[in-house]
Formats: sequence, C-alpha cells, structure tokens
Amino acid sequence: MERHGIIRLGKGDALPAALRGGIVALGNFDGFHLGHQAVVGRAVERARAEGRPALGATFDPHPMRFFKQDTPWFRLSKLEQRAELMQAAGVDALLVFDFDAELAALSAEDFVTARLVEQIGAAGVVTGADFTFGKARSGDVAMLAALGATHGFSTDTVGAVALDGETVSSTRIRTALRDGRPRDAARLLTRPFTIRGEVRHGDKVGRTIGYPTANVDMSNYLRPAYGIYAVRVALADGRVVGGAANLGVRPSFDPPKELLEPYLFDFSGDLYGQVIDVALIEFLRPEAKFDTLEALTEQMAADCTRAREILAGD
Ligand SMILES: Cc1cc2nc3c(=O)[nH]c(=O)nc-3n(C[C@H](O)[C@H](O)[C@H](O)COP(=O)(O)O)c2cc1C
Ligand SMILES: Nc1ncnc2c1ncn2[C@@H]1O[C@H](COP(=O)(O)OP(=O)(O)O)[C@@H](O)[C@H]1O
Repeated sequence: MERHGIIRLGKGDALPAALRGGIVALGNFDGFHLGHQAVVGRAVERARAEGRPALGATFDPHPMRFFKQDTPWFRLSKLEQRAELMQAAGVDALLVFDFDAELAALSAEDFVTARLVEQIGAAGVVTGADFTFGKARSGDVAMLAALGATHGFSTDTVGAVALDGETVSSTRIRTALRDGRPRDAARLLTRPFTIRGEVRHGDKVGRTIGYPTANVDMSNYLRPAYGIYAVRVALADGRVVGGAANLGVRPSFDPPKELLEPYLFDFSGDLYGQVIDVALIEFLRPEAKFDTLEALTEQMAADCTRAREILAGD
C-alpha cells in the first residue's frame, strides 16, 4: 500500500477512500514506547491477515495539553517522529484527530459513531487495555467492544507490557529522563530519547573558544535533567555524528537561556536552518557556572574526551 504519512482529520474531513475499512491502532502513543509498539504491532498483524489498511490514530494536541493538567513541557516525541516510527512498524498512515473543544465535548458513544464509524469506517480498533476516551474519559475498552458489536467493527486490546517487572509507561520514561537516566528511558523506548529541532543562531561565543555548538530549541519536549550529555546527532543528509551537548540554561552566560547545544565531533560545516535529531545517550554531569571561559573550555575538553569514550563503547 502507498504510504500516506500524516492525515489530519478535523470535523467533517473525509478519509481517502483507499484507507477506509482499516484496522486502527488508537491511542496517544507519545514516545512510541514498547507498550505502544505492542498495540500498533497487533493492528498491523491483523490488517495484514485480513488484507486491510493498517492505521494509527492519535490526538493532537495531546489531550493532557488541551486540559492544561500538566506543564506544557512533557512531549516525548513530535508528531512527525511518531508518524515515522509507526510507518517503520508497518502502518500505512497516521490519522490525527484535532483535539479541540468540539472533540473534547463528544461523549464516548458520539466519538465512536462520528469519528471511528462515519469518518474513518474502521473495520477493527486495537487499543491498550487501559485506554479511555470520550468526554470525561467515560469510555473504556468494554464500552468500545459493546459499541463495536453494535456498529460492526471488531475490537482487540493489548495488555500492559512490563520490563524489569514494572509496566512500561510514558510516565516511567519521563521520570527516568528527569532523573538523568537516559539509558533507562532508551530501554523503555527501544531507542534513545531524541529531540528534533531546527538549528538556530546563538551568541557566536562557541566558535571563539573552539567549540561551536548547534543551538536547538527544546520546544514542548519534556525537559530531561539539565546537564551535559554524550549525544548522537543525525543530520539532514543522513549522517550520524557523535558529540557532547549542553542541555540547560548555561549558567556561565548572562542572561541564562534554555537551549540544547551539541558540539559535533570531527565535523565542520554550516548547520543553521537544518533540522537535526539529537539523541541523548548518557548523562555526564550537571551544568556548572564557570567564572572564566578558560575554565569552561578546559571542562568542555574533558567532557568531550569522556563522551567520545562512551560513544566508542556504545
Ligand atoms: C560539552 C559542553 C559542556 C558545557 N558545559 C557548560 C557548563 O557547565 N556551564 C555553562 O554555562 N556552559 C556550558 N557549556 C557552554 C554552552 O553550552 C555554550 O557552548 C556556550 O553558551 C556558547 O554558546 P553559543 O552557541 O551561543 O555561542 C557547555 C558546552 C558544551 C558543548
Ligand atoms: N563541530 C560543530 N558542532 C556544532 N556546530 C558546528 C560545528 N562546526 C560548525 N558548526 C556550525 O557553527 C554553529 C555554531 O557556532 P557558534 O559559534 O556556537 O554559534 P551560535 O552561537 O550561533 O550557535 C552551528 O550552528 C553550525 O552551523
């Protein structure tokens, strides 16, 4: 089947006819961790067996963001990162329901009839066992199954996936990252936590001390522990380059400004305007305030030596 990428579905938008009658993996899928992979994997398996389109379906903005129940900074992935990962897992398209006041107000029954049945013509819906939906989260998987029986779509739920005796969840990954444990997060995600962003202009101090850094805005990504990290950076041309990055507010500089700033090893070139992926591999140390550029530069050299060793053995 042709790849369709991301398809946004506002109220009244139609799904391309070729994608109707699909098996739909439904959820937030932020980070696309082991548990999400199991749900999507099941949908893809069933779609292939039944000769139907395999679809992911998610909400944007994240319902949590819409209800402002949490800090705006909690994302483990951008929508396009999720779409790429889901396509690699076999889905033909990622459908994105605009999560607005109208959608938030839909009862669980109305969401199913208006969106799953009428708008996308789902033949089957796969979710995690704890999936809830509809106004005030009144719908659960038992209700989804009952509505499926009424409207003629099948349902399937995938139980929680555990790792090291504990359920894999986005919350567990966020905690690991906030604690400065990127390797634990990577095991749950099956890949390192990766911040994607456009390289911006900074103060141009980096080049004067021999360490130019590609400044990336952290947008609404979860803030991992501030500090220095060994990183792998994927460039737009596909090259992957090792580096050491500062993630934080650069306390030695005035005024402090929050950024992710990787210095790339054995690289020179202009990165401004390029979208890069910065994967956090290991936490090296917390940020520190240095009184002189010499002291900072000396510490940066030591950080780079350690990061190179870590990446070489990784
Ligand atoms: C490996 C590494 C470690 C760094 N450690 C610190 C630090 O502990 N404290 C700090 O204030 N800046 C630190 N920086 C410096 C700043 O992140 C950045 O290089 C500097 O602000 C230059 O900014 P510019 O890109 O705007 O020119 C570090 C940078 C790198 C690459
Ligand atoms: N090895 C490298 N690592 C990171 N950026 C590099 C490297 N070599 C060249 N650059 C370029 O230099 C820029 C960073 O230089 P810097 O002096 O820190 O300026 P700025 O303050 O604008 O970030 C990067 O955005 C990139 O275009």
